[in-house]
Amino acid sequence: MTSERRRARPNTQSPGLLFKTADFKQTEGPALSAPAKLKTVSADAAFSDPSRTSAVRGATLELLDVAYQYSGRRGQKAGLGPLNLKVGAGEFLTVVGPSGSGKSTLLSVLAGFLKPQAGEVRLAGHKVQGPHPALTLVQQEHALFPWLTVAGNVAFGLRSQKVPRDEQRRRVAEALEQVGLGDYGDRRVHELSGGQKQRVSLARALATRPGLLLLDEPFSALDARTRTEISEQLLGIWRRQQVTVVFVTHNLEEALELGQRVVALRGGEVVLDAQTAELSAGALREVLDEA
Ligand SMILES: Nc1ncnc2c1ncn2[C@@H]1O[C@H](COP(=O)(O)OP(=O)(O)OP(=O)(O)O)[C@@H](O)[C@H]1O
Repeated sequence: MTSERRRARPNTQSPGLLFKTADFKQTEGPALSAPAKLKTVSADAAFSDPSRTSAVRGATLELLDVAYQYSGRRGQKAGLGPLNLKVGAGEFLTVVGPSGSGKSTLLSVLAGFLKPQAGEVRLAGHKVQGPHPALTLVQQEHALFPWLTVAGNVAFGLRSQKVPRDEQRRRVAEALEQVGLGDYGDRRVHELSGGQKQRVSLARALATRPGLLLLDEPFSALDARTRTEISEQLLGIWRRQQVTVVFVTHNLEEALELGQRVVALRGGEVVLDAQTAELSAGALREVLDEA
């Protein structure tokens, strides 16, 4: 982590922090359902009405005593929690942990794709009942449509949300530019490298202007140089758009490099929650080994 990069981070403690949550629906993961029956509170009524989610300020994402368990074939249980976690507006949180520690489950619960058996997820104080337009999950498998061009893939979610054509074109161009693929709109997916596909996947998420970006090892297949390049682009996007990011990774150095705060999971439980500025990779490794 360079001191320059740390300095460049926005002050997320600022009470004046404003970011736009999605005007449009997400493109990753299962089809969206409207955030049905969300509690309507006048201060944040936009969250109860998916057509009015364009100006929600300071959306905090919280897990309150959340537990999610998969049922194993022999009756054994595995999953997540019970755990409590609060992700502040505009925060860049990284999540680490060994394989099977619950990282992907955590993201799926946060995204509303898995409904916890206990506790609840709250977005801006409102219970999340299912996938929400403000929450965009980018998973490891980037699942691009091979029959569409790069631009077509990025526009996919916008089309299904009936965003006007001109606005679609503008957003697609902007998102591709943001990930360094400004000239790739007309290309076919099969013409792209793995790293370029991951960028397209990120662009597809960015085009929806999410309030919260949930990233599940999005750069796992990349070589070190490309990973650094895309990480820099992601940090730039985070700084400019002040989107809240929850970023899952196996890579402890990456977790410390990118995040302001890191949460370590083991056996579905939080074993460490700390500011990255106060941690070394060695100390983080030690905590995970000991836990
Ligand atoms: N669909 C499923 N059915 C049953 N058990 C599951 C299922 N998905 C995950 N699990 C179990 O839940 C636990 C947490 O899995 P999860 O995928 O969240 O871990 P992870 O930390 O993301 O792992 P990895 O780093 O390998 O992706 C593991 O014990 C896993 O075997």
